[in-house]
Amino acid sequence: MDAIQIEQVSKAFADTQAVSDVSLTIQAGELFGLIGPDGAGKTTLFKILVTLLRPDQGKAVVNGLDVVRDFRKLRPLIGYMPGRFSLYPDLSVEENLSFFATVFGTTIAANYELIRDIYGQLEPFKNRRAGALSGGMKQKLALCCALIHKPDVLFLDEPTTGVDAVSRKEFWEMLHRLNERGLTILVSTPYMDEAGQCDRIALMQTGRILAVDTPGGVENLFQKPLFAVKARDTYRLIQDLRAAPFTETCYAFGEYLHLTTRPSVTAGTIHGYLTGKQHEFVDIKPIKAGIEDSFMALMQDHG
Ligand SMILES: Nc1ncnc2c1ncn2[C@@H]1O[C@H](COP(=O)(O)OP(=O)(O)OP(=O)(O)O)[C@@H](O)[C@H]1O
Repeated sequence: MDAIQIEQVSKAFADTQAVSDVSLTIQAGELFGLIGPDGAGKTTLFKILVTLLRPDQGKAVVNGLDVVRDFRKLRPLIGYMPGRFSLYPDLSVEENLSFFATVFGTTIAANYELIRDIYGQLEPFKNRRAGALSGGMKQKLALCCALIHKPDVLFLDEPTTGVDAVSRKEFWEMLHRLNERGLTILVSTPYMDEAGQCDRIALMQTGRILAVDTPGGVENLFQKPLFAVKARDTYRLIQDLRAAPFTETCYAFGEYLHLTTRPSVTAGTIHGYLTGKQHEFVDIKPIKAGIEDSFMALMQDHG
């Protein structure tokens, strides 16, 4: 069964086309990631799906209900964690959760089972003002608030932005546990390393979907020779590689540069070229493309 069907949805703000002719289907039970840089249109698409914005064109159906026509029936069936924290900073942890439960006509006790794992970590601080929590704890509380009415579909807009690495890891573990219980989850992130946690991902840029596939499928879209290259003088290395006759693209990826070349170029060719330019400590290895490499290539193809 499809949990979310998006058909040719567009939305503009004055001259900015935030979402442009997006079509996408997400199956019930999927953990689906919407990956894209700031300004790609992720938040706008989320707001349309959670009935907070009307699309200019197209149609979206969540859990069998039209997001425009059936918004009242749909709202109790979905959970939404907006990008910026939706908590009331002057209310305590427990008061925030009770508030969200009451809005949906339920109680913390009625659905405690679903949030037990997550809320258990917050309970020692239940009387603390939400505004005084750490980023990771705010994020857990916001997730509890989005879950407290037991939704069928959960929308999480950049839930890990600005959260430390340990909390990010824990957060993804929580999402997997919720997903195993049958919850459909649509999560957006600007972090490519989180894409691999999802069943399928859509890559989004300037309002358009560039690709939809499993993380492995997205990696396999990259078909060109790819090398990781390092040398003592990185600044000169990037300049020389970008000027090389065999180079297609060259980007910095951590301590290495990722170099895409014309077909049939070997590590030996690159090495010869770089030693000819007096580079020292040259290290070149052919590598398999990651999601970020595929995304960069797709972004370049789409100008
Ligand atoms: N209410 C608005 N009024 C005017 N422009 C808007 C509005 N909301 C979004 N935009 C513009 O639409 C585009 C898409 O924004 P959106 O917030 O959907 O992207 P995003 O992928 O969620 O990125 P971010 O992480 O920066 O929020 C951006 O160019 C943004 O400036």
